[in-house]
Amino acid sequence: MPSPKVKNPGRSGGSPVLGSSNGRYEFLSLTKPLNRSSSPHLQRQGSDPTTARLRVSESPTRRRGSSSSTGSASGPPEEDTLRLNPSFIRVALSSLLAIDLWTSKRLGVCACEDSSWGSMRPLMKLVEISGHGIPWLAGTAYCLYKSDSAAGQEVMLNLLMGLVLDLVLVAIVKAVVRRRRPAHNRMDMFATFSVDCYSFPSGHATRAAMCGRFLLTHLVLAAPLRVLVLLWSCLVGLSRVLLGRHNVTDVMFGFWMGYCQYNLVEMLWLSPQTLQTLLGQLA
Ligand SMILES: CC(C)=CCC/C(C)=C/COP(=O)(O)OP(=O)(O)O
Repeated sequence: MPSPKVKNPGRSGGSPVLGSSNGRYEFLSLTKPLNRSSSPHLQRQGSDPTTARLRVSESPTRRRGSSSSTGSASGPPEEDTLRLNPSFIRVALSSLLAIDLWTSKRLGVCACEDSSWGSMRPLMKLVEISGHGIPWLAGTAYCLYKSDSAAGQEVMLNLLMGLVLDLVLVAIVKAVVRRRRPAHNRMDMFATFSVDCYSFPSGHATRAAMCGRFLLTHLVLAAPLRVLVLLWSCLVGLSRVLLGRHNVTDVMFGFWMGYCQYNLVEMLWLSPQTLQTLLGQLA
């Protein structure tokens, strides 16, 4: 890990040297390999070291061309300041990822039978099945087939469309991000396909959020049932982490994505007339 080096006040850049009275510092880049010919040096600016701005001095070739930029109060050129941000963002993201992995590992208490909450695993696997795509697709198609009212058919048809949309969008994001499932997960899931080996986002979480919103909006439910729907959605998401299927961030993003997916279902809402027109055109 490169360490900060004290820089001689009179120097306008160049390789860092030891010893200084007013505390100007030169930092080697935290994210780039040490390459003296091209790597920019970070040079601490400002009269008061505690409030100094980080300034990127330039490589030797650029310093000759613009000596005023090495010590000017106007601050570093735009592209130099942008180079500082990625290292800070990278450190922040790495820290968040480490917290995510650590928390998820600690919460994976039902990951296998001999985990601390191993006895709860069968119940969590039932919750997992209740949030799986196949039971929801089959159940919705059955209700659509058995429905004898236009309103019921309209609601079930749009729920079916939403479930298909959810699978496609989650499959795309999983295939793009390709984040592996947690190491402590046992791949004994109910009916998995292709991109399902990936962890981000949690399809159960997207489905729980989208279907939860859908049921609360389009079904007339008594207050206790509405609370039950909300609890089910939260429990499905929680079960993903308890079973070790996902990290916390997979589920949190899944809830957000499922919440937004419902807005898309509302935007693409298929009325019976639209469907009859579409079927008429196909016939
Ligand atoms: C080609 C297609 C459409 C494949 C379907 C696989 C898929 C996207 C499953 C959704 O995840 P999930 O429902 O298994 O949930 P989780 O990610 O929480 O395991």
